[in-house]
Amino acid sequence: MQNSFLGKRIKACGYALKGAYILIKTEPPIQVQIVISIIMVALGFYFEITTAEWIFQTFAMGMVLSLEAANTAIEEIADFIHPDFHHKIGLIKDMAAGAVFFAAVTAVVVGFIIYIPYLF
Ligand SMILES: Nc1ncnc2c1ncn2[C@@H]1O[C@H](COP(=O)(O)OP(=O)(O)OP(=O)(O)O)[C@@H](O)[C@H]1O
Repeated sequence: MQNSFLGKRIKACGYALKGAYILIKTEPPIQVQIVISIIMVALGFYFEITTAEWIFQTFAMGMVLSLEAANTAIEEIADFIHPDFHHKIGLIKDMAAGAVFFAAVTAVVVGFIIYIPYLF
């Protein structure tokens, strides 16, 4: 079982859960995203948004959280392979942050499209 296909997949899920736990416990940007996600879920229940709107909102929240996590991992790799200042490390970190920015802007647009009709 330990080295079977299923055993390896279960182990991989364990490592992924450990990673998610570390991110939630130690990374302020992830904590902020989780608080925002909780607020968005509460708003979804408050305004009784449709199933389709729940799907888009859930995707938007998942996308931002996932990219924030990947950005954190990239920052960790960058600091590990080159702890000193280097313009290439700065460029790599800025690009990774840019990926989060794209996702965040998309999520904000999705949020406006969903909630503006409920507000006005
Ligand atoms: N080693 C480095 N060499 C060059 N520029 C760096 C270096 N480390 C950070 N920077 C610059 O500073 C910015 C912030 O980097 P930092 O690692 O502090 O990330 P952060 O956005 O503050 O994330 P966090 O708060 O999660 O640590 C980078 O986007 C980059 O422009």
